[in-house]
Amino acid sequence: MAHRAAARAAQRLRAGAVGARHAVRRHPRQRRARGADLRPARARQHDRRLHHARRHPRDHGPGHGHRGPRGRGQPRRGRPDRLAQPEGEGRVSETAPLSAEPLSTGVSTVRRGGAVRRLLRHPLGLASSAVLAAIVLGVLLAPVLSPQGPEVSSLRDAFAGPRAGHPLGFDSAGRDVLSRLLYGGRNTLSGVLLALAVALALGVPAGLVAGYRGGRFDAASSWIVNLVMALPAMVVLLASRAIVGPTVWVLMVVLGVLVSPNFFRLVRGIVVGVRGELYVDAAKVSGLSDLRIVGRHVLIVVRAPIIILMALVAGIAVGLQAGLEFLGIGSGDLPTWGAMLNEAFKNIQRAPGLLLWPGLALGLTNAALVLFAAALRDVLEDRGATVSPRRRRTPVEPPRSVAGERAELLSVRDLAVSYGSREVVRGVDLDVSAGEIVGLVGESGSGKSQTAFSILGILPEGGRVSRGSVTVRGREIVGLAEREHRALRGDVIAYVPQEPMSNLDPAFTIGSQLVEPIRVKLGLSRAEARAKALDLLRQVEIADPERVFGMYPHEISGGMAQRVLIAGAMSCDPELLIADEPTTALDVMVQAEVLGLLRRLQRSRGLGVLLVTHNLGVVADLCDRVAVMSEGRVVETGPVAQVLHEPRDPYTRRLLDAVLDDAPAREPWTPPADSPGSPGRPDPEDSQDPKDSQKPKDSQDSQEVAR
Ligand SMILES: Nc1ncnc2c1ncn2[C@@H]1O[C@H](COP(=O)(O)OP(=O)(O)OP(=O)(O)O)[C@@H](O)[C@H]1O
Repeated sequence: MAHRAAARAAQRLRAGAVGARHAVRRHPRQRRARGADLRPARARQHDRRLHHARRHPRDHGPGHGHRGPRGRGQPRRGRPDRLAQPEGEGRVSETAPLSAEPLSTGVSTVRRGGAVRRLLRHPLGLASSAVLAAIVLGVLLAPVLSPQGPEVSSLRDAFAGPRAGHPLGFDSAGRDVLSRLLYGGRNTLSGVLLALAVALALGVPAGLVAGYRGGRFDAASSWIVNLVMALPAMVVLLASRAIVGPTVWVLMVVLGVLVSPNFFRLVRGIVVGVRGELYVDAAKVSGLSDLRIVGRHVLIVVRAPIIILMALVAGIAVGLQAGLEFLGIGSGDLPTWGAMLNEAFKNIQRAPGLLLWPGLALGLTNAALVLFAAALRDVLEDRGATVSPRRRRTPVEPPRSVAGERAELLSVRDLAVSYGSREVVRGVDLDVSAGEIVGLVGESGSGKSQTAFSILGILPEGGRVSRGSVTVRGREIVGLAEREHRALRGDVIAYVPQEPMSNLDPAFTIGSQLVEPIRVKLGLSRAEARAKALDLLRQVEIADPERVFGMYPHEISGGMAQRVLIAGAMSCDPELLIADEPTTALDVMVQAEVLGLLRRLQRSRGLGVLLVTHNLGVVADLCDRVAVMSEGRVVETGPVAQVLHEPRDPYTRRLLDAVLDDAPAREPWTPPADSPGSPGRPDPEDSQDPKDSQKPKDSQDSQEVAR
């Protein structure tokens, strides 16, 4: 369950080591936007199911709920929830097709509450909202603010300058410029609203139905949309003016039709992504009508990107409308900003100042709309407007007790991790010495990953160490600045995550992903870093390092990806390795190989290892000591043999009862005599497919795990 956070954690770890380029490139949100969710299908489904169970506990039977604290319906903040609330982080965004702007990512991490507040805290959001509010207020109050009606003219005042009661002067027909500006804004903005209403009315429902239902409607509507998009907008507008006559309202309706495909495609793309989600299936199975499912589960996902697109389309509509009026294609008789520009342009020689006011109004409105859309996207994606970690930091309570002698390498005392007022880790004590492997076991949600993340200094957003002490090589690291934490990570503490594939950037070769952190952290030249990376690949027992070095993550297997990550973790010769369920995503044979590799590396390098796992078999196989966690506490700790054979805590006994039975152990696995990997018969794919090149290794480990 923690694999997404773990993936993020690993990203951050590498980002720390790798430097800005990868820190930016490897942001998970961006990777997802590139369609890089390479986790096993089961992991993704599990993730979705949990996510939905948490958000909509009532849509699931009791059996669907997630056991443990998170299963009781609490949202898990700080982790990127993918869908649903606008807080959902949309893998759906991968499919949302919007040509011009990456709006689809707006689905990402929108929070349900506080979006307006956060928008107002965003500098651009505040400035653009203020400008837009002033413009809207001005045009709404036009009858009050205008000195006279927009059409009242007095030829005596033609081209007259500003005077009392008429601060902007008069135009060529002796009409008050301020009045025309305010009333013109009314017409301009009403036209924009009309265009938006038409675009929304056509694009959104059609996109929803096409995306959700698919089939013929989808095919037909997509065909029509493609056709509309292929039409040259200006020609259509001119033709419609010729047919229907010079009225700005008709032009705005036509404009609405022309931009509706943008809404259609955006909504359809997102809905296509959402309709395959397990929670939609669950809602269908539970008997909800399509209308209700769309209203409850689908609309909520599309509303944020729609709002952003609306702001952008409004800006485009303002510009287009003004352009049409400026070219004389509009109504002519109606005061609009475009019509004012047209008229001012005709008299540019005599009174160039007349261009200023409508130009300013158009420029300001357009700029405010674009900036508003950008700020909105930032806010909905949680970028830019967040409070800096420095400001968020709160004092950490010292440990309540510091019992026993503390290990030199890693010592944790009375560690508490809180999200708001909720403690998810409560008073954990833990020690890892050099050359020792300590297992941290417990059921899902018991706090293992949060403990590991606190040691690494990479707690998810909203989480903080609220109490206790963590020392690494005798140095207190709770409360360290991020810069100091970063210096420790990689150099002293290394991390191996749960999901190897999600932690490799699909856009870069294995080699470049290894070389860059080595260069940044160790200051080696490119050639030296390459040599070191190849050596590391050899150390993690990759058969053909040169070949793997040039491969992309999708070309290697999960087991090999994990070896690559282990190689990366070893690159700066750390003293402490934190492995967070390093084999969970792998099949049983590869698990054994990876565990064997970890054991060999640990022995040869004298590493201290904190192995986070829920697998007692792995603990028995690998660890020297074990700490058992339940509900955020360590309930029992001691040498593996003692804890597994004579558990003292009832929870440990229950955990053991759940996995042990009296059935005899299976025979060790041996490959059939004629199988490809068996002695005497070379694997035909061995020479081509690196995914198989590790298989003959660690057969002893494979047998142990299989047993
Ligand atoms: N981002 C978060 N925001 C709020 N609470 C969180 C967050 N991440 C984790 N938690 C809470 O912390 C508790 C411990 O989570 P943690 O990921 O450490 O569990 P775990 O033992 O590692 O489980 P698993 O093996 O399933 O990953 C969970 O019950 C969860 O409610």
